[in-house]
Formats: sequence, structure tokens, C-alpha cells
Amino acid sequence: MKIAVLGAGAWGTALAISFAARHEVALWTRNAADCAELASNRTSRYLPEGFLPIAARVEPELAKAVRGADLVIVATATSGLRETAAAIAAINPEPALAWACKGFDRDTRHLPHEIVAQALPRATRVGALSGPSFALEVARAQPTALVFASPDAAFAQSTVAALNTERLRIYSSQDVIGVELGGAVKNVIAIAAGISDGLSLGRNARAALITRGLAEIVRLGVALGGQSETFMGLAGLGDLVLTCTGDLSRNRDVGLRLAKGQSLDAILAELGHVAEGVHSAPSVLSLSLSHGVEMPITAAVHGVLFDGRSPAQAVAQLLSRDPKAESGP
Ligand SMILES: NC(=O)c1ccc[n+]([C@@H]2O[C@H](COP(=O)([O-])OP(=O)(O)OC[C@H]3O[C@@H](n4cnc5c(N)ncnc54)[C@H](O)[C@@H]3O)[C@@H](O)[C@H]2O)c1
Ligand SMILES: O=P(O)(O)OC[C@H](O)CO
Repeated sequence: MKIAVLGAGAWGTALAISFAARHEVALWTRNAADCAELASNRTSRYLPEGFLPIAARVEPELAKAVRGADLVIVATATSGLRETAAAIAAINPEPALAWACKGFDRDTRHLPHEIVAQALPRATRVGALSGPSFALEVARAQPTALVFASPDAAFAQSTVAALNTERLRIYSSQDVIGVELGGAVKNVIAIAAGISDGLSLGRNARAALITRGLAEIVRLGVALGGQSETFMGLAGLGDLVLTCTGDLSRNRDVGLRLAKGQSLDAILAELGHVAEGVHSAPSVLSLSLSHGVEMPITAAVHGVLFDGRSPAQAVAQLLSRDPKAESGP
């Protein structure tokens, strides 16, 4: 199969490395310097320990990567999805398409499948690839499980069959909203977990945040049309646990640094990668308000990121909430 991977950040590069074991891969990035570095060194600043096999082609022209591809995978930051999907539409309006970004459109609050439907209205073989997966571990071929969700069950199954390897195990789903929502909101909760660990609040506190964070994900996800069981799976609980506990997480790192007193601007300037939770927090909060869903952890993270609240104040606010039934709204 010919696969075009668009976006050569950490995740796009790791996916290209993995897919190159079975397929003809073209890896595109908009940045000419990144392209040249990857083509000559087979590695890049985004994933310094990853090594792109010689068989994988680094392609500086989007049209050449997309034309003739059996499957196009967009692995840019979510902020690049609309622009990239529009560029694909000009080359092939009906591609078989997967996206691997986790977040919301910052202006419209739309999930990735809505962005894709707007940019590529004729494309029906489409879906979201998500799940607990640090790029570095995938690049090292350490065992990883993902989920691919498409409304087209046959497309989901054929894509899974094509991409699945012994080291990258992929499950199929038809719950696109649930898979996308789980992957987007866990990043916000991971910032909270980083803040908690940065303040040395302990493992009990972290477990509480993960569990109550999952409750927030389920409440919002179901309100938006996702299936509750999806949130107990790889794109929900699985990714939430990984991102809240794994030190490779950029979102968790943002929280750790906020707790140490660094400003958000300084953190983002140093990170060198996208931390989607920072950009998703306003969308998640706004959706929670418009759907009448209580999301106190999300509100606390938003307060620290954008409303001048200190991490200690946010913790105090969460801990002073009235007791309530565990399974209540
Ligand atoms: N890194 C991981 O471990 C990992 C794992 C699973 C999913 N993801 C998700 O994949 C997405 C990308 O993450 P990453 O780690 O590769 O980020 P990164 O910061 O390492 O790289 C981001 C990439 O997006 C590209 N990009 C940004 N805006 C663009 C635009 N407008 N047009 C074209 N390209 C654009 C950049 O050039 C860069 O190549 C995120 O949504 C992330 O949540 C990341
Ligand atoms: O490094 P993060 O926090 O963006 O997380 C990366 C992946 O989404 C983990 O599944």
C-alpha cells in the first residue's frame, strides 16, 4: 500500500517509521528545513532518537505525497488540520483519510471529523487514529495499542488490517466522536496531573484526578454523542492514564512546569512541541458550559492557564467543593 503521512513532527515521524515496515511511505512536512534534515540525517529535532528507514521517502511537495496514495494520514498539530485537509481536497477530493491529531479547532470548537467534513465533503472513507502512544516508544517499536474509528466499518477494518503490526496493535471502532473526544480532553486532565505532581500532592491525589477526570470526559463525551464504553477503552482511560502518569507527555510537562512557577508563555517557548491541552482547554470549558456539563478539573486548569489563578489556588478551589455522590452528574 502507498501511504502518505502529512506532518513530520514527533508523531508523524514515528508513524512513518512504523508503517515503513510494511508499506511504501511518503512523509511530508511543510517546513523545508525539517524536510532536508530528515532526508539527509533520517532523524529530526522533533524525534531525535527516531530513525526513518531509507525505504521511507521524505517528500517536500504535498501534491506528490498525496497523489496516488492509497491512504493519507494527517499527523500535524490539530491547528494544521483544516489547512492540510483543504490542500488535500485540491489534489484529491475523495481520499481515504485518517487523522492522528488530538484536539479541537480553536475558533469553531469543532472536533477533527467536523473539520474534515467541511474541507473534504466528498470523502467518506475517513477516520480518527488515537490511543495511548508516546511517539518515542512507537519509533522504538515498543508494543503499543491504538484504535481507529470510522463511520464506515468496512474502511475501519481494512485500515486496521493494513496498519496493524506485531508491535502496533490497532483496534477498530465506529465511535468517532468518542475516540476524538477522549483523546482531546485527556490532554487537559494531564495538565492537572502535572500540576498536582509538581506540587508534590502525592499519588492519591493523582489517582483522584485521573478518576474524576475520566468522569468529566464521560459526561461531556456522552453529551456530545460519544458512547460511554469508548471512554473505558484505549482512547479514553488508556490514553488518560498514559498521559497523566508518563514523563514523556508534553501536557503533563506543562503542568509540572506551571507548578514550579514558570509562566505559560515561557513554557510554550521552551517546549519545542505542541501541547494540545493548552489549546483544547478553552474549547472543552466552552462546550461544558454550553452543554450544561460540570467539569471542575477542566475549569481549574483553564483558570491556571488563562485567568491568572495560581496552581495552589486552583487546588484549593477543587478541594473545597461540596461532597457529592460519586456517580452523580
Ligand atoms: N507525540 C506523540 O507522542 C503523539 C502521539 C499521539 C498523538 N499525537 C498527536 O499528534 C499531533 C501532532 O503531535 P506531534 O507530537 O507530532 O507534534 P509536534 O509539535 O512534534 O509536531 C507538530 C507538527 O505539526 C506541523 N504543523 C503545525 N501546524 C501546521 C500547519 N498549519 N500545516 C502543516 N503542518 C503543521 C508542524 O510543522 C510539525 O511537523 C498532536 O495533535 C498530538 O496530540 C502526538
Ligand atoms: O505528549 P502528549 O501529552 O501530547 O501526549 C502524547 C500522546 O497523545 C499520548 O498518547
